[in-house]
Amino acid sequence: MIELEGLTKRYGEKVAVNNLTFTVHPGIVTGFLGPNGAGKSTTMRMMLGLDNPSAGVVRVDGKHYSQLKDPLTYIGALLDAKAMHGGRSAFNHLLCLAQSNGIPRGRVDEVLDTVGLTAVAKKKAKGFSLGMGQRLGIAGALLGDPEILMFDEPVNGLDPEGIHWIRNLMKSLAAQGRTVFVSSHLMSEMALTADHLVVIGQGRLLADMTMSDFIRQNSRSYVRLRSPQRERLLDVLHEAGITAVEAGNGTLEVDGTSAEQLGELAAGHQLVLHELSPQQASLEEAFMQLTAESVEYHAHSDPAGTGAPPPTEGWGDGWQQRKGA
Ligand SMILES: Nc1ncnc2c1ncn2[C@@H]1O[C@H](COP(=O)(O)OP(=O)(O)OP(=O)(O)O)[C@@H](O)[C@H]1O
Repeated sequence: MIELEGLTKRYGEKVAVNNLTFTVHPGIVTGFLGPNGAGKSTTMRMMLGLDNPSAGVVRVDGKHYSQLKDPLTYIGALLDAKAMHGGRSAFNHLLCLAQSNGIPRGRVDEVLDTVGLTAVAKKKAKGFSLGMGQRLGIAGALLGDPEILMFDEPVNGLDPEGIHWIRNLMKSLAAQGRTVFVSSHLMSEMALTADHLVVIGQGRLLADMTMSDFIRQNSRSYVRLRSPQRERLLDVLHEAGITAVEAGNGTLEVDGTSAEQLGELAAGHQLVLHELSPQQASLEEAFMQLTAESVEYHAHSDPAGTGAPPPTEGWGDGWQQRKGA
């Protein structure tokens, strides 16, 4: 497992990582989320001993990274797919890593095959597309057959087949009992991959919980109802002390009562329902709800520079400032 205790990183006045304490457990995929500049990459770099903490500690299997003998056999990481010698072939890049970590040469062919780069193994990495570079970085992470794997934005640049492949790869690594820690801005992808989430904002821990608890705690869930006998349904709900909100197109939304209870209530009054569907917010909605306060970088939503007022809510402060308000 990976343990962080009071991990802090300051760059001058800027506190990039602020007193983070959490544990990444084996056997599951843990997603690491946060808005731009939240401190995810800085945290991952400290986990790998690439940056020194200003305070606090990180332990990988109970040890500091620098105390690990042949570290690639303990923890494999993809941090930056471009961080490789472009003049080397994929095979030679992996061979150098293997030789400096006591890993047998045969393992290079194995991981090239796993990531689907065997056919281009002799080609120079500088000619690789972003997606091929990601695959090569993932091959490097897998090289030492480590129990702990860490991926920073692994699906960046991958095509749909590649995204599907990495999702299954991470799940299967976790199913083998390994510790898998992955950051991504693609919420829909994270929702399909991660079992547990660690969320940070402005360097601080905002959440450390299961995916389902995270969505439940940070979003509204409700039941949507539609009936050709809408007025009678409203009366029945009212009599039962249940508040329904009209949601347009003849649909009603009910908070705090399960679909089962509503279905039985309707059946008990012989009411026809055309829809009875529990609605749960997406991970993206829950993430935006939780991190709204800690988003540092807001886009201006007036790219044409027309000065037109914002059409919807949710603008940052920038528009008002530009208007001189
Ligand atoms: N070497 C550095 N010197 C000064 N400030 C830095 C340095 N590295 C990171 N920072 C600052 O620390 C903060 C956290 O950056 P970091 O790259 O860790 O965030 P992140 O969550 O990975 O962001 P993103 O999602 O955009 O990749 C940012 O404000 C960044 O500008």
